[in-house]
Amino acid sequence: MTLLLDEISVSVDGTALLRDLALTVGPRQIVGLIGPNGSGKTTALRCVYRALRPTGGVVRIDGRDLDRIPLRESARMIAALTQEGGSDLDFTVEEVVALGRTPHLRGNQALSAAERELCRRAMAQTEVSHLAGRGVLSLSGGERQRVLVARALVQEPQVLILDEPTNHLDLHHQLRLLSMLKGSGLTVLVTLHDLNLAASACDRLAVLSQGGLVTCGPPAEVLTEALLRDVFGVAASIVPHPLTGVPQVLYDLGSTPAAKGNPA
Ligand SMILES: Nc1ncnc2c1ncn2[C@@H]1O[C@H](COP(=O)(O)OP(=O)(O)OP(=O)(O)O)[C@@H](O)[C@H]1O
Repeated sequence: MTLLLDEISVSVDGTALLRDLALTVGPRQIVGLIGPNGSGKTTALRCVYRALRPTGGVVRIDGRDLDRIPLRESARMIAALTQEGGSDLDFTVEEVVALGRTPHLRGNQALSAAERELCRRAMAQTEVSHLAGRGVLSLSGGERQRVLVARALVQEPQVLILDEPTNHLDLHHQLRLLSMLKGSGLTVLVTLHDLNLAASACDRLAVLSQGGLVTCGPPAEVLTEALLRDVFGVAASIVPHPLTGVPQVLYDLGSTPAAKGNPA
């Protein structure tokens, strides 16, 4: 499935949060949205998972205007792991994961045996099986995040939207999640702050700054010392990973300007 952000813009009260963002994520591709805080990454994702309607441009799924696709149908195609995801209700882990099947069910229809098996597999994949009977409100941040990943997986989407999915995850689970995404065969649009993970996981990186697209391309072309300096205000060295050749960013705290007022 191809996801196209066709020159989308978002304005709120006359302020442009996103300007003419054009981005394509092809079938089985992972595109990483990177950029400083407030650059518009979440705003762009919200337009895709329909929490926000762009004020200009169109989001297309396989050429179809997302706005014209019935909500129930788009909910079967697109799963989102959001920053505001989760519930304030103390459902069990098992129940939260099962909620991922909602767009596929009619009324109060119970899950089939195959769907229950799907839930079990997703919980095993995200290593939360041992938490199945626990209330989600009692979980740690990382455990809760993994439950929400399992919920997104049981939705069996073709497009997966993830907003900083590695938040709260320890290193093992960060790498496990990103390698699972790489092998998923899904169309994936993901925001990440960790540029080294983004370079390792993504086919292309799209860099946002102040609501506009700065550049988009393979990590080796996008991640340059000039870009880190100009967009992120960071002095860093880029070196190829010794095994994979993927660009990796090495930071030097001494070369990065300290915030005004900090004793430098
Ligand atoms: N409803 C709103 N009204 C006004 N401003 C908003 C609204 N929603 C978002 N913004 C602003 O739009 C800008 C982009 O926000 P967004 O959440 O998309 O940034 P982001 O790139 O995801 O940032 P972060 O890396 O901090 O998560 C921010 O300056 C934010 O304060």
